[in-house]
Amino acid sequence: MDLLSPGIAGCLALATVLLYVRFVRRTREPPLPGPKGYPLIGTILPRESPWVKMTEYSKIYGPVYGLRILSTPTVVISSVQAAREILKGRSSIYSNRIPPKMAELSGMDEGVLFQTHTARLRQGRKLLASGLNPRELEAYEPTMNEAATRFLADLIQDPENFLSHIHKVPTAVALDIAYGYIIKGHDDPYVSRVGMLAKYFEKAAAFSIDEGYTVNWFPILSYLPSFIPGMSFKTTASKWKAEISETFREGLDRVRDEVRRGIARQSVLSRAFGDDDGVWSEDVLLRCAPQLFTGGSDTTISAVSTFFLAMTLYPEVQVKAQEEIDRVIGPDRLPTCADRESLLYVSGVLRETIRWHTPIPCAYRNPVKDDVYEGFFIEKDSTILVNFWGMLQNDEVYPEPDKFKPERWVDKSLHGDKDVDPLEFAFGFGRRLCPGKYMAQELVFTVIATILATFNICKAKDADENEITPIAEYTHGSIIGPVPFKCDVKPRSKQAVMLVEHAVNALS
Ligand code: HEM
Repeated sequence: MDLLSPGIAGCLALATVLLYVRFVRRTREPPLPGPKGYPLIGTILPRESPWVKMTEYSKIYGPVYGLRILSTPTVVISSVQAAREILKGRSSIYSNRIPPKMAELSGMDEGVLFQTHTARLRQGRKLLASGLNPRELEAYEPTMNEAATRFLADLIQDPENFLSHIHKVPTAVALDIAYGYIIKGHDDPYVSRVGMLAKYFEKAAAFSIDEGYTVNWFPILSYLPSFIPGMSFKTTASKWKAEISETFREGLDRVRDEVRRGIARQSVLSRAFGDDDGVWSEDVLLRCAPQLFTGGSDTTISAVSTFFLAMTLYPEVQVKAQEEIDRVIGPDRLPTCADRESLLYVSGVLRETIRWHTPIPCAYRNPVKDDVYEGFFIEKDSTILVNFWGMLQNDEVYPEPDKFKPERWVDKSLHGDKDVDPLEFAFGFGRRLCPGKYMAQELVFTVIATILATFNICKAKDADENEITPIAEYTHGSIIGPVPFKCDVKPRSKQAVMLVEHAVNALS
């Protein structure tokens, strides 16, 4: 002991106390119950649709349980009430989302989705809200109606490629809200570029073994030199980063120029440029406005594709929805989202579309400090998996959850019920709640209502005239969507075709 200087001895004593405090804190409260897993690797969740297994575990271990994936302590929340209590009630702890390494390397952590700096996140979300709040959205109703009408026209021209036409719908609306940019024709180059960026975001954020990057699971790989085999993700990340910056910059500079020349359409950015200097940082404008299309594209496409699948598999639902539209709206105009209140059954179709195969079955957060939940310990920086799939497929709340049944929503008192209505929680909780929640609902409603008014969707037939029944099979990324399937999309009548043509002519 006499060999230790008082300084070193002091440091050791302090370290011992700190370790003790941490140890005592960690062991005083037990870890959450959950599957034991294997030594070192922990619990192996299936590569495909892990949320199904997560939901099965929740029946054994409860709505909040713990497991370890490799060395990462993980908490799975599968009930709406617990998610609200933790993510909203303790939002100062649970509002952080550490970016996946690939997203960070590609510079995608500077927008909203993977933002870790509180002040920047607040500014970015404020910027998005300036175009996406229900009141602001009213100004974009004509844009949504126009995108839906153009989609109907595409379906008349080329019904077989219905899945690829869907892509243009959210992009057209998002570009108008963010930049006041109106898509030029079918092959607008800016649209294909932003479509590509949305794909990059989706790929960089994926944690699945098949679709994601290994570096997301082993961030340490990012420190290895680029010449080592298997490091090609670094080149991909640099390429994406450059492409993202260039496309975002082009959008921002275009609006700035239009504002200077006094020809800018109303948009999130044109309004921001009108605010006093210093209100918005240039970087927030550059990086956050595009989250309108990077966040809004694949999610909306997924929901509309699910609607097509549901109509193919549940023809009786389509008949009932069409009867309602014929009765309430009649044959002389297309429905709009202003009709939502009076189209109760169609609103049920929207709710079931979001519930049956929700576009984001699982999201994640990372607590910024240690916490205790119902007597169990939750470690700082652990991964919190928000199991939306489990919440929306809960058979105690939704009997026969795998069935598409808009009848669940005929009882209007359930609309807006915070524990039951999917529109109340499938868009997330607390400070990281989806900023596009209202736009998504209004746009998806407008699209499905106008399709139901003018088209019949039914099973396609093979060469021998046998009906092809698609399987409800989904992709496995962080945003899921139906695996491409065939269906027959036909106008309901000549009058329906004329109605669409008339609506298209009124646009141009
Ligand atoms: C049916 C369509 C949609 C669904 C189901 C959906 C769902 C979600 C969910 C579950 C989250 C995570 C929330 C959380 O962590 O609590 C989220 C985040 C987000 N969504 Fe959506 N979304 C949809 C459409 C949109 C649209 C149209 C936009 C933009 C116009 C958008 C932009 C975003 C952004 C930027 C975030 C990140 C927010 C943050 O981290 O603070 N989403 N969305």
